[in-house]
Amino acid sequence: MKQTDKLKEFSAGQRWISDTEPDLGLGMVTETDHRTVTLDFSAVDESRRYARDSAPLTRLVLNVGDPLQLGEVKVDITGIDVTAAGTLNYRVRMPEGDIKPLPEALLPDTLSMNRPLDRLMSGQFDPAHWFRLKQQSLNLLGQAEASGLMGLCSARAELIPHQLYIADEVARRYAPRVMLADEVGLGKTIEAGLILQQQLVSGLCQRVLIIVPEPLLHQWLVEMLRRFNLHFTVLDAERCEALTESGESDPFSSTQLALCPISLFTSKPDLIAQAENAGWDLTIVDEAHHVELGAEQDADPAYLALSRLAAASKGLLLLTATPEQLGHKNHFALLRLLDPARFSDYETFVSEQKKYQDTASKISNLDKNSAKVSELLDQHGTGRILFRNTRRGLSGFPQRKLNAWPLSNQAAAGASSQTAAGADDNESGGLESDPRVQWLVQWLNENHDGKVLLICAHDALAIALEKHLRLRVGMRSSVFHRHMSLLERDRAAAYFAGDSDDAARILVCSEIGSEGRNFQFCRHLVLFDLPTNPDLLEQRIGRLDRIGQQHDIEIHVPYMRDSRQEVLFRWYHEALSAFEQVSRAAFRLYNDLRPQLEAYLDVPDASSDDFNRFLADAAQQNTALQQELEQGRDQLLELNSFNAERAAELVHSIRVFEKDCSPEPWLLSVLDSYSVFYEQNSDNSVSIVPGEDMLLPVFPGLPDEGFEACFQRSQALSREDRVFLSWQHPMITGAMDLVIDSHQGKASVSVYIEEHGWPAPRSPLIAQCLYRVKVSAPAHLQLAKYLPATSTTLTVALNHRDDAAQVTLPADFADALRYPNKAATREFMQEHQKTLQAMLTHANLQAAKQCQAAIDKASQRMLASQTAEIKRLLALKQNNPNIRQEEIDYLKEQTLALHQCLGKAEAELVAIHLILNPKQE
Ligand SMILES: Nc1ncnc2c1ncn2[C@@H]1O[C@H](COP(=O)(O)OP(=O)(O)OP(=O)(O)O)[C@@H](O)[C@H]1O
Repeated sequence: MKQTDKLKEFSAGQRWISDTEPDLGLGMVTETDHRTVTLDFSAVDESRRYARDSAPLTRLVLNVGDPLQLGEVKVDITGIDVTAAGTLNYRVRMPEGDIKPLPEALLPDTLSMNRPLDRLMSGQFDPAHWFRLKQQSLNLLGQAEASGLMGLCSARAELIPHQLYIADEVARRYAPRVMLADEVGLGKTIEAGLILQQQLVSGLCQRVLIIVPEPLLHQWLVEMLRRFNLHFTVLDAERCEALTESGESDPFSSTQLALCPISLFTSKPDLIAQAENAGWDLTIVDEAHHVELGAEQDADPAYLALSRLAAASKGLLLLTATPEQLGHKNHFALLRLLDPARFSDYETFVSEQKKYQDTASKISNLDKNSAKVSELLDQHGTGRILFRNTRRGLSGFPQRKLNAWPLSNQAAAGASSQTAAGADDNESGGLESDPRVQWLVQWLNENHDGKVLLICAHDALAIALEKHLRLRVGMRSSVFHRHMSLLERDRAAAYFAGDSDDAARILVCSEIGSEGRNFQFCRHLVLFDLPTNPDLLEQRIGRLDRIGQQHDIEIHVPYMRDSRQEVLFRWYHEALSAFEQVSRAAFRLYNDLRPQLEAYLDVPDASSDDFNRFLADAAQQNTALQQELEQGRDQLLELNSFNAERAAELVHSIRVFEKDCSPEPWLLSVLDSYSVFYEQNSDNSVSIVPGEDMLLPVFPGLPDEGFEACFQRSQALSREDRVFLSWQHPMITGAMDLVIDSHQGKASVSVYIEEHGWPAPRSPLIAQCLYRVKVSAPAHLQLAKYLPATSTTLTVALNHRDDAAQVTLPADFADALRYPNKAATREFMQEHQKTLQAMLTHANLQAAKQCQAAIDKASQRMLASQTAEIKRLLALKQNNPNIRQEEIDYLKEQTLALHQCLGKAEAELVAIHLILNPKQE
């Protein structure tokens, strides 16, 4: 008798049931503070801590008259008192007739109330459609769980093979610790979200911390919600202060899903210890390359904070498109965050890296899909922990076109270099005479198609330039720089993104202000100046060259002849070929040739023979280095990061799953059953609003004002205003729990009213019994992988020898059934109680056999798969130090625990539908 109203006044000793993990059994509140509540689930020896406001818990309140099994003894509840502490004291009648108090804390941890037969015999039965709804729900859930795809298929995102491959590969690991280093704009955020959702669904993680550069807080918050339906709580300095002021000593315990700027830990180092103790299952760090070792080893406060948090979290995902942006040593430092024991010594790491070539050449002679290749990849250096997809390895990306704009207004050259170098110069006067500005204004006036993103290095220049364009030239423009608040940045981005005539045509950005931002709706990029670090150039181009870019990208580089800018332009263009493609050797060459390049930058003479020779040499080295990387490290990385065949299989499985296992028809019948109002629109969308006579005060996942929703991924992507009812949407998961657990449909009765070919001539009764395999297992064991929701319906009647036997009902049998008169039905059942008992005993036996067969199969599958994985890891560990002992230990413990849980699994009667045929008497 779970109450549907969520009474959230927790106090110690109360009994609650987890809505998301009902298999935990009955929980008891052991601790509360004003933000969190902790419960013990003694049946499975687990405890859980929840944020009070969002705890997915339902209070168990039994009713007077309910029978209750206490060990061997059966008692009845005769009264309920509420104590001052907010707990319940039941009064129960013992078999001998005396009344005894029973505090709710003493209720059995495995209490299962509302047994179908009890309800049937006490006249609490429903029409048959409730039984069918339970049947359908369990079937569909079984099918969905068996697919193992519920976490991967639920995002509002295109099914992009390289993302799905990585997500699938990483998400099944226990406490994965990996670096996602796809090239800029290939969707690392989506990959991280897919991994996270899959781990949440499979129970491998619950508490998650995301750490991002401050300007990306909002973008992450929105992406997690919009794409994955995950509600993160932003914990920035302001919010933490507010929590502290309101008496909260530990801000991190107030939420299961926290999103923080990295600056929180550098500006308030005392929060690091609290975050360390918060028990994160997974920590995600975006733009991880920003941490720096600095001149002093380990001197950067951000790095120090991350090292501590990384060590305290079970899983860790580091996201960076340019892992080597701050040098090879920094790359090593990031790897050390993932596994400090494995990456303890830089020199050893460097010498190991040299072995890439060997492994790569061994692999190049083998079939890419062979087991041997997987083995070699598994064994090689950073194989299991570093994933990097490149545009080269994938297809379908737009071209990048370079438009060079050499400018030679000698008179203005001084002004321009002064502006570019003296970035603090806000004077529009300097800008007006800058030939690049003159070129820009003219170009904007002559080319009206599409939006323009302009990036320059410094904030002051960005501000002055935008002001100039807006005030002097009358251009609709917007600006983006480091000193703007998050809200201002989001407003600026929205003004630029708008497609009305009033929207900004050009957005002027400073370097760091735009990192990680999505501007793929724009195709023109003006590089007003050029950075010296090639990874920064790639970050800039990556704002537009992202998934979702529909056009070829036009890169415009205005530069003054014989200026520093020309030197840089030609270096990127002629030596590195870095504008029109991603240059994988760029950073290495930049490192190697930096002193010479800087000398040319100091005294720019782009036409000198010396400089031209330097470029030609560098170009040769670039080609050689690219080739070397392609045959060595990058080839291994790419092979490890993507397997086209496996990815295609995944995409195919998801498409088949979406077609065969759509929750749409099922959800619509649930909405009908609970009188939730909905209307199907001609474009396959559906409008859902709470109905006036809804059976529940609140329907799961449905806001008071209702919403427009769709079930198809394609529509969800084109209509962001519509809710995507995917398998992980709270309406789907909530409705599933509701139907399966609710008392409605546990007992249903129909009466047979027509001559319809009654299938059991001698029996006045037919019982449809719905069973499922019941097993209590903590979520992190991922039992569903081996034993998804398993149910079976047995339909029994008495045969001519008065033995119970299974019968088959004709497909349209439901048409011959009606809901009976209650009083007459009770009487009828009293008379036929013995018949019913005989039929149930038969059904129970059959169900036990069928369920046991399913359990045995699951055990075999589990043992075979777990031992194979343990063996694989043990063998790998011989050669590959990336295999952590704790992964192997976890697998062993998991296998034992799974074995024990499966040993206790049994058939449970979930619901019964009785069909009466008085004419048969
Ligand atoms: N599967 C997908 N379906 C739809 N859009 C996607 C998908 N993957 C990525 N995108 C979009 O492509 C853009 C780039 O994705 P994302 O921001 O995750 O890339 P990234 O690799 O993290 O980029 P950066 O290196 O700049 O941080 C985003 O606008 C994102 O919403």
